[in-house]
Amino acid sequence: MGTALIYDEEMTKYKLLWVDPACKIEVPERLTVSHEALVATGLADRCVSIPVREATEADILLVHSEEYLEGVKKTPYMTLEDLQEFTLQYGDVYFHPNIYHCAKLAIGASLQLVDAVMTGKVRNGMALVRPPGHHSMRSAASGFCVFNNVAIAAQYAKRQYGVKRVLIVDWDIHHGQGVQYCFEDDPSVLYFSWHRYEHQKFWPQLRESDFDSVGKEKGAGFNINVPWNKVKMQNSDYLSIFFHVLLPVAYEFSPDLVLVCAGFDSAIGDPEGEMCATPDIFAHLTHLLMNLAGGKVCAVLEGGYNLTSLPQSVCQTVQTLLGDPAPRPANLESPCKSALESLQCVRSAHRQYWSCLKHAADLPTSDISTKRIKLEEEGEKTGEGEEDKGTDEKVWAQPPKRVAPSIRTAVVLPDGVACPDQCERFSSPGDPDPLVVSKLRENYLKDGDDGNALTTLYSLTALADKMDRNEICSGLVLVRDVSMAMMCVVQHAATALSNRVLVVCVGDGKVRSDCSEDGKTLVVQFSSKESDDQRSKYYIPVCLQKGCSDVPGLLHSISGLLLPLGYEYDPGLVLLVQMPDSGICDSVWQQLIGLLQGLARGHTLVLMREDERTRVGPTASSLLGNAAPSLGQLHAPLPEDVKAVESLRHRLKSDWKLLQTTAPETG
Ligand SMILES: NCCCNCCCCCS
Ligand SMILES: [Zn+2]
Repeated sequence: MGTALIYDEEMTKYKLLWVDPACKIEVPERLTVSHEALVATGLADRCVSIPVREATEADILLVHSEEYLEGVKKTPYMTLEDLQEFTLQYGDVYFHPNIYHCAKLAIGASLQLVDAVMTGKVRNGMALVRPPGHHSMRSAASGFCVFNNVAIAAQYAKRQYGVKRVLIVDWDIHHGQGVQYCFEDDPSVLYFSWHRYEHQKFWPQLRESDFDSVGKEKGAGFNINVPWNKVKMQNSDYLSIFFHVLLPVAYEFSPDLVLVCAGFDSAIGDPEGEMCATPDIFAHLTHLLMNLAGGKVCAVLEGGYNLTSLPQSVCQTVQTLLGDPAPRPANLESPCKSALESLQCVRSAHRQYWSCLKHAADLPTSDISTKRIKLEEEGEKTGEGEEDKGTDEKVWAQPPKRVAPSIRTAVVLPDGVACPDQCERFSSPGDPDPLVVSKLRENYLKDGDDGNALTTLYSLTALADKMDRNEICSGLVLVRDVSMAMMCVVQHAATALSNRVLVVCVGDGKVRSDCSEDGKTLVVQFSSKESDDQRSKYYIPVCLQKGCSDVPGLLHSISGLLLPLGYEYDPGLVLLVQMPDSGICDSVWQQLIGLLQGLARGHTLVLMREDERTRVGPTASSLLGNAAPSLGQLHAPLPEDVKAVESLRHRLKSDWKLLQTTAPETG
């Protein structure tokens, strides 16, 4: 299934008609440069183009009041003075004779996207709209927003399609207070937002944007605010929040639909955000959401005011929705102290609502909430002034080209096993290289002349070479001896390949130690066996009480341990090994494959024992980029497993910075 793109140039036909420094950044060019970039890169042509429609009054009244709607309905007939008068009652927003029409199209675009995804016409999609929506409230416009596009889309999905649980991810750099107010007592909508806050100094300067606003009454726990109290946040700060807050909670919530308030003022160069995250980070943020809700992800444009990073970020998002591998998450640094403080505060505030956060640490001693300025005490509104920011123009590298290899998934299967649709059977090219053959024979083949095993091993190394050269994206190989084949690839990678290899081992089984000393290989093994082995920072055994059959435990350790490790290690190849009798169920196996494809430009090489024939189909489906089926609502991971992950993170965080979930102790 494809990716929808919804855009109509009519939404460029309104603009600021008077002088207002607070609103001058919200210009029609935001939409034109974004759409033009999608066309110029060829991405628009790869999408399913779906027309906008005009929202009905019933759609608007799903969220807004009659009196507010009545007021806005009059604006097309207002004089310039009346428009300015009407605007004065709201903050940081402007009206225009055509903005009501465009606001109805922005809602309509969002609803068309929900229709296309919920009816299965497409898998996911993006709506390029203006005016944005996430600041608008039931009876008020705010922050360039007239109607709350995404809030209306959520209510519409529930009413029209009986959707039970909606996850709204708001990665815009401003707090979508309008969305928070709309759903704060509603447990069927989980609203997640990070936003520039600076201890309430940054617009909209609301006390309720802080981490301790967790939702009300039945909605307690279903509102997650992550305040950024400093600017210049980087990719690693954003990813840490996904790994240690959003993903674990999202998997526990198990949404039927994911809506993204896709604002790109959180990207480098934006005058509002003043952050340093690069546009390619949105490829990863999008990818990490794409295995939720069976892949039903609807991204709706919110903010984004730098006309260079905005189109780049939009293209990164759409290219990932289309299924292209993400660029490598190169040289991630440690999250900064302020980000770790916020991370610790959010996890602490939500500890009582989410079992995956049960063992989260207490609030930091230097509790940042005491730094929250008391507006009335200090009497001044020290929000950032309207004067132009220092013109320290930011520069950043063009996002790397993301070329999808001509062959997406190659397979090496025993003769009796059919090649799955859209996969290509792979066999070693030409005659085996005698040198490699002798090495394989002496190292791996016990019983001398096992021709079959030799051919398979040779194909395996040849396949790894093709992936290394980006000629093939991913691979699946069935072998007789999984451990031996794993060692073979690791040895081959260590010598022949130019890249680090992340080995993910699912299930019990001996992994020889010599494969992870030099840093060329990082091995993470999930098993039921306690391993006191602390041999090196490059071998990480994760023990689960009930082994890999325990869905919540395995998922918790994937998002809280494996992903941070994998992103920090940034391998060129991921070797995913399913040991015999691992007990892992297909749906978690598919989630694991899906999530790991965010690494190594999607170069995931899967090894399974040759009798696992029933798993070939589901494995191939995930390697091809199809979304994993939803896991359904998860019960709590075992407390021992949650504690084990916490203690592993604590032990390893000096070596692996993305494992940190708390601010370093001051003192
Ligand atoms: N320096 C301009 C102040 C603008 N404040 C409102 C921002 C609304 C963003 C919507 S994503
Ligand atoms: Zn914004």
